[in-house]
Amino acid sequence: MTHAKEASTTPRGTAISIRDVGMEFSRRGQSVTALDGVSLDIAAGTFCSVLGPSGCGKSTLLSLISGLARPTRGEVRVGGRPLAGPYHDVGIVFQSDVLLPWMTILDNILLPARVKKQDMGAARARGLRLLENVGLIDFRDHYPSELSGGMRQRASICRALLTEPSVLLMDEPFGALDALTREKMQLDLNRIWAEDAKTVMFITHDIEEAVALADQVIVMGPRPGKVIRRYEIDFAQPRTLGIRREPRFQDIVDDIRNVFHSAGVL
Ligand SMILES: Nc1ncnc2c1ncn2[C@@H]1O[C@H](COP(=O)(O)OP(=O)(O)OP(=O)(O)O)[C@@H](O)[C@H]1O
Repeated sequence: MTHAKEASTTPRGTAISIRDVGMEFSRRGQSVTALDGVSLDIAAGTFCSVLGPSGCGKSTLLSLISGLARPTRGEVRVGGRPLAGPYHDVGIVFQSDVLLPWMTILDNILLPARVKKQDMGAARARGLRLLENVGLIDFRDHYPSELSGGMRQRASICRALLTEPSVLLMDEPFGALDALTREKMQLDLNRIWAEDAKTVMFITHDIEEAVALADQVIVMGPRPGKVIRRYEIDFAQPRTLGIRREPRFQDIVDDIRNVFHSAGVL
């Protein structure tokens, strides 16, 4: 069985499909091509990491999948339908937590349900379950300023998952965390994801993190961003710390590093 290959097929139903997407921004008479002919598929319930140099359009790609922005060319489909705008069935986690400082952790987590006018009893039960799951149950009545960066990011993940979205978009969620906290968060995220397999798109600059978590790694080249390599990572899910010690894990990491080197990124 191959463990890393340039894959050409998607084995399961496709949750996110991007076809020949281009994105151009115009500002003060100047135009910037952020994405140029990006195509990729993410199978339902799988975890996709996206790696690429700064400015190659990773966040732009994520905003297109969220429906918050429209591509200047090409098509983005989520759940089989072409996106025409923002939709509810998605959770988003950014690098800095966007918790409201005047609300307790639990109230912050319940916010999406309140906004969507959902049954607050059921939402509260789910919120408490999520907090329990990430070890924050004893902090439910604390305010964000009373928590560490890692704890706040954990709370942000709970908030993104509260309404049970089928798609979770994560833009460098662990980028601001120290190395140890980051490793713990990776394991936590992998465990939470494995419990009810959302379709995840996870942006990171960290090659090892990308490989450790994902079923598929997309490598983008320098701006204008396009996909320059795709890997299927078939280590069993959920992942353990041990896979990083496996030679074939390092082989994949080295291969990606070489791809960046050839593209002039490293
Ligand atoms: N709203 C905007 N208006 C004008 N240009 C933009 C806008 N958003 C992004 N860009 C440009 O598009 C390009 C891609 O930006 P983007 O933030 O998607 O890259 P990125 O890969 O996420 O970068 P990083 O890794 O540094 O976060 C950059 O040149 C950026 O300046």
